Order: sequence, then C-alpha cells, then structure tokens
Amino acid sequence: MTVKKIAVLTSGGDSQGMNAAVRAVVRSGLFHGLEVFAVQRGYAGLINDDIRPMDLRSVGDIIQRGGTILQTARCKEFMTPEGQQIGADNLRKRGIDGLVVIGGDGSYQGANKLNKLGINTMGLPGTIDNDIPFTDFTIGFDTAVSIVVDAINKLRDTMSSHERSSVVEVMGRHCGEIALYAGLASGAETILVPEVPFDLTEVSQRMVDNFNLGKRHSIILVAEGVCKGEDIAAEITKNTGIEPRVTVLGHIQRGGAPTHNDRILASSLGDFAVRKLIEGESGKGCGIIKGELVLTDIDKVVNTKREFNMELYELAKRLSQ
Ligand SMILES: Nc1ncnc2c1ncn2[C@@H]1O[C@H](COP(=O)(O)OP(=O)(O)O)[C@@H](O)[C@H]1O
Ligand SMILES: O=P(O)(O)OC[C@H]1O[C@](O)(COP(=O)(O)O)[C@@H](O)[C@@H]1O
Ligand SMILES: [Mg+2]
Repeated sequence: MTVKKIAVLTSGGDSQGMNAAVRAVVRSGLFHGLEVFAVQRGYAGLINDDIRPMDLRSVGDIIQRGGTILQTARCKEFMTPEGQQIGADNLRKRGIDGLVVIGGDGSYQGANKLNKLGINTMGLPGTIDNDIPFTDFTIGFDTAVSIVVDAINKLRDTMSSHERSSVVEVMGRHCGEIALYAGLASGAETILVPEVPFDLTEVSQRMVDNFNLGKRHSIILVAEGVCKGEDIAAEITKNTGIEPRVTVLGHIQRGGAPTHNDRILASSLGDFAVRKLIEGESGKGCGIIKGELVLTDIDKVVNTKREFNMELYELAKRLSQ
C-alpha cells in the first residue's frame, strides 16, 4: 500500500540546508498529491504530539535560511522503547504512514527504530559533521567547511603580520571531515583528526623545522573529537616555546545561509525521499554518491562507520610543506 500522508522532522544538531530539505519534502509531497505534516522539535515533538499540516506557503521564503523552521531537539526520552512507541502511535492516530527524518547519525538510529515499529521511514543526511556513510556529502557540510575556510583566511592575515601560529578547533563530534576538507582548502600545515593517530612531538618538531626553513606562521587544525585546541597549544608550547593562539569556531559553523551546493543537495534528496516513499520504499537512508542519488538500508547505514579519506589527508600533508 502506497503512502498517503507523510510527515517531516528535523533532529539532532541543526545544519544549513535543513530548511531547503523541509521545503523539498513538503512541496514534492503536495505535488504528488500527498497530505504533508510537520513535526516540531524533532523526536520531542513526535512524543509531545506537536504535529501540524503543511501547505505550499508554509515553506515559503526558507530555502536561503540557516537553522530549521521546524526546530530541533536532542531527546533522551526517544532513546527508550516507550518513547519510540508513543511517537509511532501519535503518527498512526492521524493516519500518517510515512516519515522523513532529516538529521545525523543519532537521528538515523531513531528513524531505524520507527521503521521497525511499522512507520515507513526515510533518513535524509542533515548534519555539518559529514559522518554518515553511503553518501559523499551530508546537508550542511559544504556550508560549514566554507565558514571554516573563511575564518582561516582571516586568521592568516593577522598570523602572517605577527609571524604567529594558530590552533583552530573545529566541530566534528567523532569525525574529522570538517577539519580535513577545511584544512586542505585553506592550506593548514597540520590537520589533527580522530581517525588518524598522531604524535605531537613530531608536529612540534615540524613547526620548528618549518620555522628554520623560513615559514613564519602556521595553522594547526584540530577536530573537537581529538581534544581541545587549548591542550594542543599547551603541548606545542611545552615542546617548542612557540605560543600558538587558539580559536574555537564553535556554533558559528552551524549558522548562516546554506551554500548553493547544500541547497541543491537538500532539494534533490528531499524530493528523492518522497518519490521513493511513494514507490513503496521504507527504512532507507538517502544519499548521493558520485552524483547519483542512492538508497541504503538504514540498518546498514547505522551499523557502518564512514571511511576516512586518507588520500585527501595525505594530499593536504604533501601540499602544506
Ligand atoms: N540509539 C537511538 N535510538 C533511538 N533514538 C536515538 C538513538 N540515538 C539517538 N537518537 C535520537 O536522535 C536524536 C538526535 O541524535 P544526536 O546524536 O543528538 O544528533 P544527530 O542526529 O545530529 O547525530 C537524539 O536526541 C535521540 O532523540
Ligand atoms: O549543539 P550541541 O548540542 O552543542 O552539539 C555540538 C555537536 O553538534 C555538532 O555540531 C553536529 O553534530 P550532530 O549532527 O551529530 O548533531 C557536532 O559537530 C558537535 O559536536
Ligand atoms: Mg551526529
């Protein structure tokens, strides 16, 4: 039986492009003759029954906005089987038989549970972290990387004037993708990520060698999943006497207008999720691999660790000498 009523929610850390994805789900659903609902505040709204019907105008003027008009939550109660059952029941009592969850790896876990409770659920990768497997990119990652690159450009100006080094801490809960892409794009000398072991004595020695070769400033990019930027800077000072300045970019990375890449990705994936629900698919994560839209069993997505791109990592290292 094909779906007739669907709902959409955003969950976990917000990311730029979530609004574009919500717009795509709502408008594509209405275009195909479905009734479309929105759940406010992610899984918390599902449990609290905060669900409302959407029309074409409900998603006007949002494609360019960061954040999410549906708001989001990190909801402990939904981690329990009881919470998940309440959420599924609230959908069912309205006759909603399909759900699009826009969120990160944690939200995918929740989506998987709902699917097992009989709700036809699709996951859209919405997180700046780019930590979801079976998609080249997640919605928000491109914008977050652009923000980091822009910040490093600015830091470079003052670092080179003062012949200083900078430690920049970026987001990425257990994941070095933002650090990797931003590091390569901004020419950072050192990129520290949780996926690759490193030796701070070596990092320190390289800074000294580079200094002796005439390099007067350097950028060390550290993913928050490794440790605090402050701790890296303190260790470098202990090893070399150099006192790097520390910048923690924090939630700045999650705000602002999405790039055109994120808007296009969000629009394509949102529409894809709806079309696949109509075709009878459920329990799938939607992604894009080498430009192709793909579906992967959500069970497989949540049980697979994303592979780290060592080639890009090595390239960044070679080119920053
Ligand atoms: N194992 C799980 N089972 C059910 N729900 C989960 C599970 N893990 C996370 N969630 C739900 O998804 C929400 C978002 O997850 P979180 O990891 O905070 O963000 P993200 O989805 O961005 O990775 C959590 O607050 C929780 O409600
Ligand atoms: O917004 P909070 O709750 O401070 O969480 C910060 C975390 O959220 C993120 O920005 C995004 O992660 P998720 O997509 O998993 O929510 C992480 O990079 C960071 O560790
Ligand atoms: Mg996550």
